[in-house]
Amino acid sequence: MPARTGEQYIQGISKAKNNVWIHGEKVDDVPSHPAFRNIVRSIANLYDLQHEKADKMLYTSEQTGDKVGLSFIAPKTVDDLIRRREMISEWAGYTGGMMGRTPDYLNTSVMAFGTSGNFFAQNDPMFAENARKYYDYCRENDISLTHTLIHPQTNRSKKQSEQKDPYLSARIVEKNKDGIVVKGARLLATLGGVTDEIVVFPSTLNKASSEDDPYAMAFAIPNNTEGLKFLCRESFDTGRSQWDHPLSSRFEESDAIVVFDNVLVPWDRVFVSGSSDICNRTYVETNAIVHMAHQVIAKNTVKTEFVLGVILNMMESIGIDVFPHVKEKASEVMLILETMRSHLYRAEHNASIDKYGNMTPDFAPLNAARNWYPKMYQRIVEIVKILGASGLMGIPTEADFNADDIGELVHRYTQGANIDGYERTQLFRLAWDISISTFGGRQALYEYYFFGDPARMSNIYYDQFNKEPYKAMVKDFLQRVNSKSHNYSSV
Ligand SMILES: Cc1cc2nc3c(=O)[nH]c(=O)nc-3n(C[C@H](O)[C@H](O)[C@H](O)COP(=O)(O)OP(=O)(O)OC[C@H]3O[C@@H](n4cnc5c(N)ncnc54)[C@H](O)[C@@H]3O)c2cc1C
Repeated sequence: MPARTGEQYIQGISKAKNNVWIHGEKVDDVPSHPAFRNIVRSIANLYDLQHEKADKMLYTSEQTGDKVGLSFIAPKTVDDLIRRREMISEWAGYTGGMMGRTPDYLNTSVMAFGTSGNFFAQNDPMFAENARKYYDYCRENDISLTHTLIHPQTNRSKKQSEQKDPYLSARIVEKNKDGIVVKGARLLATLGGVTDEIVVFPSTLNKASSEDDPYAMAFAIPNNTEGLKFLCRESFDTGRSQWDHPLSSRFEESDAIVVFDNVLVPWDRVFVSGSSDICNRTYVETNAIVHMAHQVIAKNTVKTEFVLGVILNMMESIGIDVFPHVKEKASEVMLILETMRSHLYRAEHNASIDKYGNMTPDFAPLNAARNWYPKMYQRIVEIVKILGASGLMGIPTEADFNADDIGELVHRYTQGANIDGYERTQLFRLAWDISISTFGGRQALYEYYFFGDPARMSNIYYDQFNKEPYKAMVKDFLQRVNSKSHNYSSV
């Protein structure tokens, strides 16, 4: 089947009847439920965009000759990487980068798993074949995915096997002739209720030891599999208009705790079963981490462009663009943007063919960017708040503008330097949804924890960084100093 249309995606979600819970109730029809209808519409628009810009967003599948989504491509050339990035940027441009988990993110990982030769065969030869077939299935059917990597927080100072209740975190409780049976919970599935399938993989960051083998698994199943439940957090889409809540009314992705109530995962959907060793190596050795990071840095480059645009428009709209410290703050965001672009350029132009035959971006710049941006995004949001000031609170709703008694007053007293009250308020409502609203607060948390805990990530980064050349450089420098050598007698 060629790349899906938005309507096909909506029909699929409606028919699937995923077991989704929100606000204490089971959702009957996800696409029409007030908490999900707008995000479902946005995802549908993304699928339609693939057809509207087919030249840029689709490619011809070698397997079927169908036009399929470019985010699934197994890149063979630098040009393929650039085309994939341009496709990712199209989707990110549509949302201003405010949807973190557009399907392209996990599509790149499924590609890496599915083309990783015999990596999964180390556990069982069948698992490598499963990963290959799953990649084909997702690509040819344009399957939308969610994923869960994280154990429930319970007690972070203990391994899963040492927890007071070792049956809280999802684990394999049985292996039988049909597959593995999984029981327990995992965190935190963004887009959980509104996608077709879930991939359950190990953390990209946290490593496990053999005592935790029962928790060490990788598999993919449809979201309507018996026993699978999505317990969604409260919705931040309060049903307001797109004018009032420009982001939360469109891109509220939802996050869900995923419960596996003795879920049977058929053998043909299992990629790893009971091996901490293989789980620990999966993301790095398949290069999935590199391809996912390529998507993330491309998306976050567009997100930075978008927020920079908001900042620049705000500055002009209230005439603060003449002040040196204001320009300094905007230039901080410009520098972040240019740095992200440079990371991408270096990653793509230093790419090389990996052992699986895929053109793989240079990880060093992507790794630097994925460690750095989570902290930078907090600063970008802080700058929106510092420059927006009271303007982020003096934001009447569209209803106020339309009210007979106060409409004119609102219009008059919210006007800006070069912009009328209605337009200025619309702009500042967008800045509010980026920086202050519940949606904006979640965005900042989301970016901070995107690839895992930045504190532990920076320690891993430090440990893996080749420090020797720099230490040696300084030692060489010091040795080149002309000085008399001293002989100290020992005391
Ligand atoms: C909005 C949002 C959406 C998300 N979406 C997804 C998703 O779609 N799929 C998915 O799989 N995950 C998702 N996540 C989860 C994300 O991967 C985690 O938040 C991230 O990996 C950090 O793990 P944690 O939240 O369990 O934090 P924890 O590991 O519980 O950390 C909490 C705090 O304790 C400290 N800490 C904990 N353990 C240690 C330790 N061993 N050593 C030192 N310090 C420690 C941390 O530094 C941190 O400050 C999402 C998270 C958020 C916030």
